[in-house]
Amino acid sequence: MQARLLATDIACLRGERLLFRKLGLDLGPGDLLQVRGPNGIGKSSLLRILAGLARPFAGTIERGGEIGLMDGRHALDSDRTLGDALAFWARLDGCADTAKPMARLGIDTLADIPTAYLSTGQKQRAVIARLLFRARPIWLLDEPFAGLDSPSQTLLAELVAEHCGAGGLCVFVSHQPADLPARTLDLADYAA
Ligand SMILES: Nc1ncnc2c1ncn2[C@@H]1O[C@H](COP(=O)(O)OP(=O)(O)OP(=O)(O)O)[C@@H](O)[C@H]1O
Repeated sequence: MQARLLATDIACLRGERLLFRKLGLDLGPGDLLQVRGPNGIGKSSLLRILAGLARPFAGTIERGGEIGLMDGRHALDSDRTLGDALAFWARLDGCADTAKPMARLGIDTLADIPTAYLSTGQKQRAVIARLLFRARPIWLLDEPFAGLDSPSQTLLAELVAEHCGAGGLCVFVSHQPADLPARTLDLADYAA
């Protein structure tokens, strides 16, 4: 996996407000970056810009590799069972076998449960399982540890370490310290 994410002189405007400016990133295979900063500083906005879902007010982004985005929107069809909802994603992702990722996340026993009945942490684990459906070099994770119990947090940290060990890169937003050897970017340093 050859991951690359290059952001140059990024500025972010939300509504009428310039949130941050002159932000640069140069990440490659194995790089792991935690984005921190107070509520409302623009962390989620930065991830959406890096993902290509929002346009920067200024600056450029170059991406080498497909993006795996986890942004708190579960997008699990509430009319389906978890197994069916994940099978739908698997078809989109070209993943032939969902059993292994589901077992890794401990959600294989929940396949027959309607997604509407799942707990917050169970839904979160389903979203993480989807990250494993397809090798996507660039992981962008917004508060990925939120709502997870302690063993699931440990597992997620392992998955991120494996991803980076395999040549992927990961940018994650988290208020809490993560048990990962991540560099830190404090968005307050770029506040406009
Ligand atoms: N589409 C939008 N239009 C206008 N303003 C927006 C939009 N989306 C976000 N904002 C504003 O931009 C600011 C930054 O929001 P963002 O969600 O990026 O912050 P954050 O650092 O991730 O916050 P938190 O720690 O609370 O999750 C907030 O003031 C928010 O209200």
